[in-house]
Amino acid sequence: MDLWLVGTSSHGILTIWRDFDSVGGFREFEILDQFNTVLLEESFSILYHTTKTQKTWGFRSDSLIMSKLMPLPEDIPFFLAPFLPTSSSSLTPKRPFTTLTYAQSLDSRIAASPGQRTSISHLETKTMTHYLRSKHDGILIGSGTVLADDPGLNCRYTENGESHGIRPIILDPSIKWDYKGSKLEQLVQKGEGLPPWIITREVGSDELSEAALERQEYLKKHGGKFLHVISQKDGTLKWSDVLNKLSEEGIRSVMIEGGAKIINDLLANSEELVDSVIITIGPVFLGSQGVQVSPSSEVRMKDVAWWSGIQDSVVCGRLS
Ligand SMILES: NC(=O)C1=CN([C@@H]2O[C@H](COP(=O)(O)OP(=O)(O)OC[C@H]3O[C@@H](n4cnc5c(N)ncnc54)[C@H](O)[C@@H]3O)[C@@H](O)[C@H]2O)C=CC1
Ligand SMILES: Nc1nc(O)c(N)c(N[C@@H]2O[C@H](COP(=O)(O)O)[C@@H](O)[C@H]2O)n1
Repeated sequence: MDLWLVGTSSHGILTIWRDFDSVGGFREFEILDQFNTVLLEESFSILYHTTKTQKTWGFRSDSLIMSKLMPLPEDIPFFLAPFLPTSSSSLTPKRPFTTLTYAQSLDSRIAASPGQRTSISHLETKTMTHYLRSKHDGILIGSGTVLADDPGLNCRYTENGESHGIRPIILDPSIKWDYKGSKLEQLVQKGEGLPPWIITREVGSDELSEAALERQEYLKKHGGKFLHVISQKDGTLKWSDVLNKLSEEGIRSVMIEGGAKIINDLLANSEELVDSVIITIGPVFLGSQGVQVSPSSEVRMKDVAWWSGIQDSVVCGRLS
């Protein structure tokens, strides 16, 4: 068992610490993650146990803590408006309106190391991300991200008390990710998220592992859906095919959040598939071990606009 100490600072920042010794005493701590939260009282501490096999940190489902958002800065909707889908732009028959959006460090890293969920955005820009989610039909990530982050992928931004259901879409050609026991499943069970769609290669069931078939069955039984796309010779899926499939399924706008492989591919070979790019930049250097966003060749943005907030800056643009 790993032992966890969870505490809050006076700024409403929830910090998760791990005790290296795992026998109590909390002699040495390592900050694992920080979340902006206003849900918790200022001074408290709880011990939390989790098994070593559970790769990500977590809370039991009955005490799942989601960070509460802060009020959206008043100028954000105006700033983002030119880069958001509109009712007329979202009905391109071949593909949805596509927004590429992620948070990066000053040295262009999106995680501190491969497979590590890393908080870069301030609560203010996290709130902006949920506002963005409220403007899209779907949110797409790769298998690397879902395995590393165990994300929620829901929309916690509400407008006039109305919540928005965004469809989580995971590009996972070999069905490596297990919905069972995930944070996403917990949110769906609580009525706070939609069951995910998984984009896979079109293969016969004899080509899938036993474990993959089980995961497929479980998700189908629990409201999820599998979208099959014919792969190229090298086994990868063409982005135009992926987006086309989403359009056929009624997704009129999608925000693609990452991870690095997906972002780098889309930046380098956008084939006019990306409508807007919205990048949050946090004032941190994550270092050379970090997961890097750097496309294989030069990419310039046009129609660029910048916004700066309490801690982060946001750059929006289109790909030239
Ligand atoms: N700071 C941020 O905003 C974000 C950070 N991240 C971080 O990024 C890291 C994960 O990045 P990566 O390892 O690069 O994983 P990834 O999320 O880009 O997934 C890569 C996987 O997606 C599938 N895939 C991608 N393109 C494909 C294609 N064209 N055809 C078929 N399959 C395809 C493959 O299974 C591939 O192995 C994590 O550490 C995560 O925390 C992820 C999203 C946002
Ligand atoms: N906007 C933003 N800021 C960060 O600092 C991040 N690490 C990410 N990561 C992305 O958000 C997903 C997690 O979403 P939930 O809060 O769990 O719904 C994660 O999977 C990345 O795609 N984004």
